[in-house]
Amino acid sequence: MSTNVTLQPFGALLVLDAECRELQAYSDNAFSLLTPALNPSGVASPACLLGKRLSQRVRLELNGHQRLPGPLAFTRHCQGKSERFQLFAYRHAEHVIVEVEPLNPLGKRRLIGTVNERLMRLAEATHQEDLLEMLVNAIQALTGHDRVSVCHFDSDWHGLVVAEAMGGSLAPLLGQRFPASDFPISLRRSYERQSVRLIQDVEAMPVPLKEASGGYPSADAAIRESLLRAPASSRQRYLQRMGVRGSLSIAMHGDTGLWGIVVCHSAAAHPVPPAVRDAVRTLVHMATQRLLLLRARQEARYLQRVQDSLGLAEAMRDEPRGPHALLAAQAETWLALFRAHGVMLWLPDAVHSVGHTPAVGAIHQLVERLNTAHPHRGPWCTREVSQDPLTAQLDMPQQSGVLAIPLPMSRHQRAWLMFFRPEQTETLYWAMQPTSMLTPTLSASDSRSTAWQEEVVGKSEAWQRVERLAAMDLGEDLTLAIAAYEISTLNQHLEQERKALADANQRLEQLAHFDPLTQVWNRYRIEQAIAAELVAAKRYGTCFALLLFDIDDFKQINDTYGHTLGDDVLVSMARRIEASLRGCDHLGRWGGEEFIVLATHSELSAAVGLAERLRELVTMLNVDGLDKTVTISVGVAVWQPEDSAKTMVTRADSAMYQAKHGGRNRVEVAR
Ligand SMILES: Nc1nc2c(ncn2[C@@H]2O[C@H](COP(=O)(O)OP(=O)(O)OP(=O)(O)O)[C@@H](O)[C@H]2O)c(=O)[nH]1
Repeated sequence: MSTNVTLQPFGALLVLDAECRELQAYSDNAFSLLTPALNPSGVASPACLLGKRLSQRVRLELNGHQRLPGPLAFTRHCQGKSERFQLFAYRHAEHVIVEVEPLNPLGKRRLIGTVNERLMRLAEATHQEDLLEMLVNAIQALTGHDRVSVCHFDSDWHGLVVAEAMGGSLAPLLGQRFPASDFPISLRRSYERQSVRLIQDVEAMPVPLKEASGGYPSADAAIRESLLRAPASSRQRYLQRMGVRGSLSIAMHGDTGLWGIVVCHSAAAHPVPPAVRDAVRTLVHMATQRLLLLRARQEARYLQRVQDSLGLAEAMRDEPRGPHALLAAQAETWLALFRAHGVMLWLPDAVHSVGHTPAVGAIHQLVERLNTAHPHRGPWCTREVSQDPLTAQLDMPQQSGVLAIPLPMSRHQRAWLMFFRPEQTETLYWAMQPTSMLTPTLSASDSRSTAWQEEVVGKSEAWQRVERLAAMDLGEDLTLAIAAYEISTLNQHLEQERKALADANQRLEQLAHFDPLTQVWNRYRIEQAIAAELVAAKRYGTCFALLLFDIDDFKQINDTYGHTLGDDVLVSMARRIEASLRGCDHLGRWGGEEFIVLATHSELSAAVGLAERLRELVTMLNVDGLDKTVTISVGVAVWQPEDSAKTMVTRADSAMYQAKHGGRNRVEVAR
């Protein structure tokens, strides 16, 4: 009894039980291919189709394994002729699937040599374009298909033909696109299970799968991975529509999924011997590895360039620059690296931008929306500002693409680095009509006369994964740089404040202890000194004296020469007296034109001597604009054990008044 499953006729397929003892189903051509002499209606066992020894070997080699380690070759002798076959077996659920293909006499040794040479060349390729070019040429030389193309998928699963080798009558496809609908998910999944799909002849009559006596209910699933499965009728029609009869395709698996497919097409039926097919698979596998390596290197170089562009981690520590200066210095490099026409640094308290950027109002709105809708640390981007829900309502003329990177400034605040790209109108050539196309135009004059042409507007160039990664790196460095700058600014402020505080303290000290006019000690300070001296005198009996003096007829000086000159007299006198004192004696202004000299370690005679010396000194004062002699009257009080500051000053004051009454310009000693 036949199942609904059909197979391609270029080989035979057997379905065995898990023990490989029982034949459950077989392709209708299995008997004619393997045992032309045997009547299929006879006993149906693996041994009668494969021979006892071979079926035993399959059973032994598959024992405990999912699939055979490699194909088994064997020879069949029939009616005086001998024919070579290749067998491959693998498990599926409770069954074992055996695929048998005839081996044509192609010199395997020559093939290995050719393949090795091509492999070496692929391994040396340094550019993606060269690599793919070598790959399609190598495959075309091996299989002889009319057209060998590499179709690369974009992020929307549209395919673009990026390399091609032509050898026959089919039309070239290089540069054309295939819509994502041509690669439905089921098709992509099947490439994940089985990376090679061979259709030797689309027109070939498919061979039915027949149930053996035991019956076999789940044939569909079992042959899903089989090389021999017949193409679905939709696939058949698709290939026919492209004028293709023979097809071989091999998946190129990238690190994040299907990178692309190598597609070999021929206008006529095109058998591909198993050895050639395996060689092609090896070449594609090798080229894919090389491709990934080249791309990884390219991405690493790009990331390094972005890192270098900032390179400020170190520089920053020596000479931190503010966000504005940073952007001004780096913008040109960044715009080139990110192929953008505007860059903006949005900080909570300022916005810095270079190039074509939206108005600040629109950016504030965008930042607000991003902060709500995009709380993660990763970058956010769009290449279609007018269509993206976050930007559609914002006034952002000149922009089609935005890449925004959050910069964590603190736990609750983020800054944003944003790059802007303009619209990039692009003409896409579709090999098949894409379902997304709104206004297809069939361009008859074009050499790709069968291609559908689509004008893409309103979109910017796409933001590549590596660009988004690089932007993240940049964002991290920038966050560091801004933080370093803020810290250095804060330190500067702190230093300035510390200095201002020290100055203020010094001023305060000056005000608290010094007379602002004469710069000698003020009354408060001299009182402190007298008090300290009294303590010392009481404790150690060290004698000291107070000399209280007052300028004679000072009112007259003021009245005659004016207050300013009066001030000059006070200042000159104070300086002169202070300069003449011992280091341990102190001069202070007691009030108005009265001064006190605190003479430490002084007995009466020394104190009187000092008073006389000062009195004389004052008479020698020369003050500009004053044409009379300045004199002072001095009252001297020498410490007595019962003295307080008050009594000493009072006594000195009395003595001074005595001197005034005695005719001025004299020294009197207090009793
Ligand atoms: N220019 C100036 N004058 C001052 C200052 N402090 C006090 N005076 C003046 O000093 C004068 C003191 O005058 P009086 O107390 O009458 O004493 P006198 O004129 O010096 O006379 P005798 O002390 O009796 O010799 C007053 O006119 C005050 O205004 C000051 O800082 N600058």
